[in-house]
Amino acid sequence: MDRLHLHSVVKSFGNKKVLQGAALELTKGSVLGLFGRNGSGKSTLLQLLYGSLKADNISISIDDKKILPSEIIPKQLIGYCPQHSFLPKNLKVRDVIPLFHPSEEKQDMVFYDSHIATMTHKRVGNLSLGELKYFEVILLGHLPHPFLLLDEPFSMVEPLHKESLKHFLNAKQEEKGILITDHYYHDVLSISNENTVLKDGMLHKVATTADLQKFEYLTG
Ligand SMILES: Nc1ncnc2c1ncn2[C@@H]1O[C@H](COP(=O)(O)OP(=O)(O)OP(=O)(O)O)[C@@H](O)[C@H]1O
Repeated sequence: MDRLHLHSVVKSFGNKKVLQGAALELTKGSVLGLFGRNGSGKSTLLQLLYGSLKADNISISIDDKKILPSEIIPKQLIGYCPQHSFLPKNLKVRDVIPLFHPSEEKQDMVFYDSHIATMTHKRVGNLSLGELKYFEVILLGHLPHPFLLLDEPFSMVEPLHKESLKHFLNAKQEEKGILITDHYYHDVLSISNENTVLKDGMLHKVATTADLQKFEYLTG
């Protein structure tokens, strides 16, 4: 599965129109940076695409085959790392890994990641916010989904671990299409090869920081 096409995304909360026909393409081998101001609808868009939130209207196809949002999770088409933690707080890191990865080979890849190896004895609830985010991204990144959505993967992650995450995502893009949204825009731009900005409910392709200024995400 190489190419995901999302279009005609419409979503309102009450009278507030958040998405008004947004469209994007996510392709294997690429990292797509998604930008937009606070409240512009980025997290909403990811939840609609993942199928955990119901859209007013949405059209998804993978390799030109139409997909229903309700098929995304059961068919394991998309991995999604939400903004807020989703792991059970009372379990130790070493006990969470096998829940996500039945194969010993994959378990070892996560377990022996140099940063995760130092936290395997800790309970999830006792991890720092940066440790937790790092663990979640590596844990989900090793799953076999052909597409991966990351909502603020760099949030609270210290610079050394952030560089490791970027190397990891660069390597993973060979086998996946990866979408990243994060206000650490320098970090996103350093690994993305395509970028888009969400403004007034629509997505607009951007290439440079000047474009991000044009769409009023950055000041000029
Ligand atoms: N369940 C909900 N009920 C009502 N309004 C909601 C709900 N979820 C989101 N919204 C509203 O939709 C808008 C978009 O929210 P969203 O979280 O998608 O923005 P965002 O671009 O991810 O913002 P940020 O950069 O701050 O994370 C906001 O105005 C938010 O208040």
